[in-house]
Amino acid sequence: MSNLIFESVTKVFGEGSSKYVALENINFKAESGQLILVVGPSGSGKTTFLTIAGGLQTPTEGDVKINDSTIKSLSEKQQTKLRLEKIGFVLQSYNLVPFLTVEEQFKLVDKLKKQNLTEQKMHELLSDLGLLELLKKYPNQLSGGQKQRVAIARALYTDPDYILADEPTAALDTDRSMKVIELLRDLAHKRNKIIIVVTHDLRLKNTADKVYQIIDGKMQMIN
Ligand SMILES: Nc1ncnc2c1ncn2[C@@H]1O[C@H](COP(=O)(O)OP(=O)(O)OP(=O)(O)O)[C@@H](O)[C@H]1O
Repeated sequence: MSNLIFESVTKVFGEGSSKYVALENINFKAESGQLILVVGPSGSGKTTFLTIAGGLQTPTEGDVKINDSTIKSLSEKQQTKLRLEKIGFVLQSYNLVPFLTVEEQFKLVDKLKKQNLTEQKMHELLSDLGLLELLKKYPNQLSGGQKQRVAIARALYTDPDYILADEPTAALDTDRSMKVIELLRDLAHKRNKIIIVVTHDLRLKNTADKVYQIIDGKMQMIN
């Protein structure tokens, strides 16, 4: 059973007159098997929340715990290992390498990380995501929804416990958005992952196990 906990997390950028409180006293908890949505308007602090959850930024005050250990108490090396092995990021820009085929995108991850899915599990995942017939294609031959599914598959390739997704449906129409979010929900439920999706897309609200809202850096559970 994995968990991710924010305890009174505040994030401040800048100092003096340019001081900006991006997150204020955030308390949050996610557990395995949950799809959690974090909604809020542009500039409310969603990306800041996600990057702190993934250990890419540190809080100014408060603690973030992953499986009950405080991220900041880990060494630099342990933090890097945690990010590489336990966390999969899905970014809005897909981050696909343009000159590599879908299949080669995974091989690139192979070079960077050690612990990967078995071939059989990978085949299952690609089949679930409808990607088997796209393995030889390049990113510019894929639709937005297909690119998003490749980015999700790549994030899952190392079998992380946590998937952190930033606006994964931003470029998609309602139908495709629903498919991507249902897929993430299935992954959370069937593979027992913690999946956190930040979005301004309120169409997705009813699909999640829990919904939090951030407004002006303040977070509350709304569903
Ligand atoms: N490195 C930084 N330095 C200074 N201010 C920052 C920094 N990163 C974010 N901010 C500010 O913090 C606020 C929250 O930004 P954040 O990117 O988390 O919002 P968001 O909800 O993800 O917005 P969007 O939906 O537009 O991506 C914004 O006002 C932003 O300008």
